[in-house]
Amino acid sequence: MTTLGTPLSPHAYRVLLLGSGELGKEVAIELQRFGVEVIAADRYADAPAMQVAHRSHVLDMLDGQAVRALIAAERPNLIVPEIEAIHTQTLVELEAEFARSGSDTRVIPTARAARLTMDREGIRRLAAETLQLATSPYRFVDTLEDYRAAVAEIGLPCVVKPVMSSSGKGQSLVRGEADIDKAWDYAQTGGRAGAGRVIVEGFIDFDYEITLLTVRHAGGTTFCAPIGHLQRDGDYRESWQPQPMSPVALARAQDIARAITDDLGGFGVFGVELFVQGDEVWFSEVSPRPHDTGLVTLISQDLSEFALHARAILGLPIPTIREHGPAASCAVLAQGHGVPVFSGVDAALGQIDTQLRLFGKPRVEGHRRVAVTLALGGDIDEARAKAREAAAQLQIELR
Ligand SMILES: Nc1ncnc2c1ncn2[C@@H]1O[C@H](COP(=O)(O)OP(=O)(O)OP(=O)(O)O)[C@@H](O)[C@H]1O
Ligand SMILES: NCC(=O)N[C@@H]1O[C@H](COP(=O)([O-])[O-])[C@@H](O)[C@H]1O
Ligand SMILES: [Mg+2]
Repeated sequence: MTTLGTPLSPHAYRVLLLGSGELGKEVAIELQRFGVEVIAADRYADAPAMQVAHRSHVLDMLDGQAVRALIAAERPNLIVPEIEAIHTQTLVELEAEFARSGSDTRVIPTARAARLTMDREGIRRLAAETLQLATSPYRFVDTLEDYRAAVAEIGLPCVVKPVMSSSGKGQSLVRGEADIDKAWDYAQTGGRAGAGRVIVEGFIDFDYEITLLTVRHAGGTTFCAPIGHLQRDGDYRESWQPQPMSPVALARAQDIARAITDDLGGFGVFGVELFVQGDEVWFSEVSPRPHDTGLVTLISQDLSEFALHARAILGLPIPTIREHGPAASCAVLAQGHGVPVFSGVDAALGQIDTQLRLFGKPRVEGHRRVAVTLALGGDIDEARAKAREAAAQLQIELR
């Protein structure tokens, strides 16, 4: 049974978010609605979730000692990873210490899930080698020489990614010989945690790709309708729900999602990324937390993936999820240097069944996702067109 207290009192139920981006901001808002005391942490000040939390901390989350000191100081009931780039070995050690000392503090969904998914190698070997799920062919390499050999073995085209990265950072599609060494250099400089190990993946020529949001909660496992999405440079640009699928492909997708999330365990939302060609389904990767392509659920469902995450991690029931019909999201990226200032917001919201989230990210250096538009439509094409149109109405000046 879940007992919830009053924030900022000795009876507070405290949740520590490790990572405070746009996804954590929506989770924080949902937790606030249950009177949870929300503590937001990230590597920089004024991150989106910090702006809706009770308090915040700025630290290097890849520094194990810093993560340990923060958790000792805050003594949260739940530790909720929001990004991959965390010193997850420290979470594994802390989880064992909590169990030994009888503390009820938990890592969401589990410290092992956070550790395995922070690094592409952990989750890929679990999925392909232990659980025998279909994946692209792959090699892990540490040197340029081994990398060239791996590309030769896997064949072209192939996809090259740092083992620790997300949102396409450091990722390249290698089409021809001329791309090979460039992709290595980009993987060494573009990841979230500096140079290091790289995965070379065979290219899957899928018909479409989906995120299957899978919720592990006190009452069992619930799947959301599949979310289709469009990626550019390894980063999501548009998502829509429901993605039409053959019954066989959907059943296979759910089987894969259940196998991987049962193994990872714990409570919460998982974003299971899958490639589909006809009735064939390949596992790509999984986020043990809400997924960026799942932003569409802010408009498509009565309980968004963020509301579902809040309920699941608090041990609350999820008797059903109501769907509002064809829906889409369109990511808004800013390019340049400075503080974003938005105009055209009124035009963006002029159509019926259209919504907008401005994330409040304090600065842009290079390019950064700063907002998302959301729309409902008579069908998927109409919903996508409305979301794209709303995004096109927004003008972003960087001051
Ligand atoms: N082996 C592959 N074959 C075909 N396409 C691929 C392959 N690997 C990645 N992609 C494409 O690149 C996209 C991003 O890849 P991936 O999800 O591994 O990167 P990521 O950096 O973890 O992204 P995110 O953090 O946004 O999920 C995929 O959604 C897919 O469109
Ligand atoms: N694909 C993962 C993803 O979308 N993660 C989301 O982006 C934030 C980082 O954004 P930033 O790079 O702009 O700081 C993360 O904190 C999370 O909310
Ligand atoms: Mg991905």
